[in-house]
Amino acid sequence: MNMDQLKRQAAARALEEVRDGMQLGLGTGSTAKHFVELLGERVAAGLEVIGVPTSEATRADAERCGVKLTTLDEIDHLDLTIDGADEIDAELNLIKGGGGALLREKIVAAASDRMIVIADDSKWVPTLGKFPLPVEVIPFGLGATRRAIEKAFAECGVSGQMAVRKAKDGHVFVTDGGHWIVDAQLGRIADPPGLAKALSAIPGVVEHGLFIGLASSAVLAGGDGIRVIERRKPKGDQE
Ligand SMILES: O=C(CO)[C@H](O)[C@H](O)COP(=O)(O)O
Repeated sequence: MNMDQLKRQAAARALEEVRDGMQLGLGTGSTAKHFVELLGERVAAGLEVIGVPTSEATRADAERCGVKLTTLDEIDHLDLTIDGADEIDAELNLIKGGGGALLREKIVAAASDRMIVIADDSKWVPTLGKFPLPVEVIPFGLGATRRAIEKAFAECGVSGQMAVRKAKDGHVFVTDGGHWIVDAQLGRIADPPGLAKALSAIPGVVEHGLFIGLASSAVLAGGDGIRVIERRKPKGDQE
């Protein structure tokens, strides 16, 4: 089975958790896209749900698949968010943002009672950090923000090259919110909650790709089948 088939399997397993009437957060990326497509098939067969997309790309996919959409201004909470991840550790801390949608993804995950992360099992890691950590920044004052980020890294015992993300056409990648992303090659993040806190305190940082205490469970599809890992601590508990 290839990686794309594994992603679709994880998406299909998460779909089993969806019930009639649910308000859903819809993630971004190739795995989340499988989920939206499979959800669309269930909607065509009569399932009643409404979704909040985490990116303009997911909005377009959901519309194409016939999934009804709303916003977090129109509803007051989400029952369940299903989203992919770039790395997942045993505490269900995540690195997200490979697709550049981390800001909306975090807003949606935080507004959701539960978040299920879906992935092929290559995303399961002993320690976060091999995948470059995305940090979404305001373009104004980028030099100062980068220096503050470097200082936060040093205080948290990590270091590595930083690069402003480029789109395929070579221009700076601009997020749905109009911001830029700095990708940091840290290799190993020993204390993800500590680093998350330090980055959140920097004025020019809009958001970062460390998702701490947000995922309720992870559905990992691999050659040996599907594994579901449940979070041991309640949502939002970062200790
Ligand atoms: O965080 C994300 C987008 O911002 C994605 O969920 C993450 O990059 C995983 O993507 P894929 O499912 O394509 O591997």
